[in-house]
Amino acid sequence: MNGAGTAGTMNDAVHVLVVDDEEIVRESLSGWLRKDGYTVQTAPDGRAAVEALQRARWSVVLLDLKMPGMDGLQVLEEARRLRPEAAYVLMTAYATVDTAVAAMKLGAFDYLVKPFDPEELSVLVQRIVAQQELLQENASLRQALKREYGFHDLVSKSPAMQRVFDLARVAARSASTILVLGESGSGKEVLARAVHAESPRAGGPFVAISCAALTETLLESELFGHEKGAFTGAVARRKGKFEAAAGGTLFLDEVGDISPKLQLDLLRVLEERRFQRVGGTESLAADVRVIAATNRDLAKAVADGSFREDLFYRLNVIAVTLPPLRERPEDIPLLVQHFLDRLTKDLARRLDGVSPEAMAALVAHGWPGNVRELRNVLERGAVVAKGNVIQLADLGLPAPDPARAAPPSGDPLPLEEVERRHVADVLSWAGGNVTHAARVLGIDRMTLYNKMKRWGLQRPEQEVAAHARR
Ligand SMILES: Nc1ncnc2c1ncn2[C@@H]1O[C@H](COP(=O)(O)OP(=O)(O)OP(=O)(O)O)[C@@H](O)[C@H]1O
Repeated sequence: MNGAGTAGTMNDAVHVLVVDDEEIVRESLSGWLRKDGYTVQTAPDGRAAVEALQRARWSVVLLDLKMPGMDGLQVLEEARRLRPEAAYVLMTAYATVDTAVAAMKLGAFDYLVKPFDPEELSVLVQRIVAQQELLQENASLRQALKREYGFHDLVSKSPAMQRVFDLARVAARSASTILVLGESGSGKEVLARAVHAESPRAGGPFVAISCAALTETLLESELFGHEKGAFTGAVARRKGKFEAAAGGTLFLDEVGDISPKLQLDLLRVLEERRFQRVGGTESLAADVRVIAATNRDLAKAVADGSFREDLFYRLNVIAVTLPPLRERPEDIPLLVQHFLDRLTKDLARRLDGVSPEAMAALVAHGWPGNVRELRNVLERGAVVAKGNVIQLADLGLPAPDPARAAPPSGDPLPLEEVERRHVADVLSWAGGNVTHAARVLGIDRMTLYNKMKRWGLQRPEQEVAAHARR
């Protein structure tokens, strides 16, 4: 017998379950395995085996095929459901090809033909333990990678993002207001959540509100709450987000879009740390740390007079800028791995990765919808892929823009023009379906409609109608 075990393994940490209806077999197998240093227990039938599997984790399960009551294959089926991580070895005196095939189909690691000798068993168990060690190493390596390149739910290895994480960690410890800048889908909200989780307020609530989605009156009442009868429809007193976030963090998304009146209200709360509900007179304490975000160029908005300068300075105590995904292509393979891990769990299906062509296309893509667009494209790929590897066609990426693919000639394009062309490509690829196109671009439908209006982009049927009118 070989008592050495595999390098790095303490054999007594390897738990083996021997299931056989013959006592003599149970005794001799346990004896051999204990000599190799493994921790062994036995079960005389299928039912006892299932109980043992429910009770504890096992590295290796040796399972007799022919047993009265539940036979080995039935136990195997149940056992794989209970403990998919264990390695199962079927023992059979009737080694037909059929049995072996059935065992392997049910997920057995291997099978042994009775009678077998101690050496055969020893070598097989060693092989199993070595493989399990390797899998474990891979998993902890992946964890370590995530720790090294991650900041809560954000992953990135780009130096610019690492600087963002460092700044965010420091900012989290202070009570200062933070302004998070970055294009849509670049991770502003996840960053705000991470800052909250690292801050002394982590035990309090994280409350997010998108300032762009609401009218001025609605937003005012959402933020500050209202008293009963404050306006038509205010049938009861309602708390606003400033109250809901008390003791925690209030995330004001799209802060660049708020009206001049609300800009003034917000400035007051930030200065005085107090506010009143709409229609109320009571002065309430604003016990919140504000993190504001926008994808607009606020400095420009200040310059053109659409955003108050004093509020800009109040918000901009610490500014964190998330670089767009196209400026950090080195993050794409890491993000692909990250999202595929998540999709494997969410969709409960095996995904081994993306094909080399698909990865090349993902890295070359312009990502105007940033990380959200990447996530959506991968989700689509995972859903439509036939095998375990996502192929280029599964991603449904729009064909590359010939203007972009061509070697640079003439003047380089302004960013807005690149975005306009990409949006037009996606719209035509989606057959004019705005919902679908918006999903792939990682932006909401209203944003897409606004862009279409701004650039005079039309859906195919509108084009046809416009043509017919001409
Ligand atoms: N670095 C990252 N690592 C992992 N996931 C990320 C990363 N950046 C963004 N995401 C994911 O991308 C999606 C979009 O992120 P998020 O909502 O934070 O973007 P945003 O900048 O706030 O967008 P918007 O301006 O449209 O509100 C989320 O699902 C988020 O989890």
